[in-house]
Amino acid sequence: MYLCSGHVATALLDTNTLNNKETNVLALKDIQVFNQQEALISPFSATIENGTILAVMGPSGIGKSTLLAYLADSLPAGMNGKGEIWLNDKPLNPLPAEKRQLGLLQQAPLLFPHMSVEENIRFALPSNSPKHQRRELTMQSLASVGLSEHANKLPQHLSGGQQARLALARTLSSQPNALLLDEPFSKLDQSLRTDMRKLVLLAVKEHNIPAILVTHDPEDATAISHDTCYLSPAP
Ligand SMILES: Nc1ncnc2c1ncn2[C@@H]1O[C@H](COP(=O)(O)OP(=O)(O)OP(=O)(O)O)[C@@H](O)[C@H]1O
Repeated sequence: MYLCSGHVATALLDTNTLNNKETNVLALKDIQVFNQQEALISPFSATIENGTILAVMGPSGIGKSTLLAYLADSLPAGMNGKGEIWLNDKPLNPLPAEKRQLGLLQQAPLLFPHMSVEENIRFALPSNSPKHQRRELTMQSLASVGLSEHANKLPQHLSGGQQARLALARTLSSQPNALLLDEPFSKLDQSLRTDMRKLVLLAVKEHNIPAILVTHDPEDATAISHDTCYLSPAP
């Protein structure tokens, strides 16, 4: 079994840790993912504390996106996963995607093209957020990513960098328990990439949630992650 190195993994994964009600972590134990035929990665375990980012790296096709989909309970048909997923003191495995509430942000921002920037955010707010606060929450969210002036535009009228920021804001608006970031910077040029890294790190700290960042770029890992897991292929 592979254990991530570094301080994020120090409080690791014995039964006491997993059952400790004071522990604020996303804990992964013996996680493995499979395609239709075979295991893709060797089992690995990691803990990610609130407000910190674990970078996950590995060769193309090893199963990084599949890993995030397994955690979010959104695996494509025929793909599979196993291993324990704990959030604080709660096992997530029995819960469906909507109850896990893990914010999955993918490489190509998934935005509703027919909705304005503001509506894209508003739509993502939790259904129980009070009606009278919805506009304020939406505008706060847009301000946090510098998009206040673009509230009425359609996403297609935003630049690539602005679309990436909107997608981040939308994911955060759903008040996720953790962030799962699948190469969110890969389509951005160097200066936009630097800005987005800062925004992601700030968001993770402000929302005080754990995050997993799948990336090919070692600079992403060194710039904002607190630990790095290198996935290895299943033997
Ligand atoms: N929807 C799908 N249907 C069938 N097989 C899939 C599907 N998605 C991924 N796979 C297979 O699962 C394996 C892992 O794919 P995955 O996208 O998770 O790798 P990755 O490490 O994220 O790759 P990359 O770094 O290139 O994005 C690959 O062999 C791929 O062919």
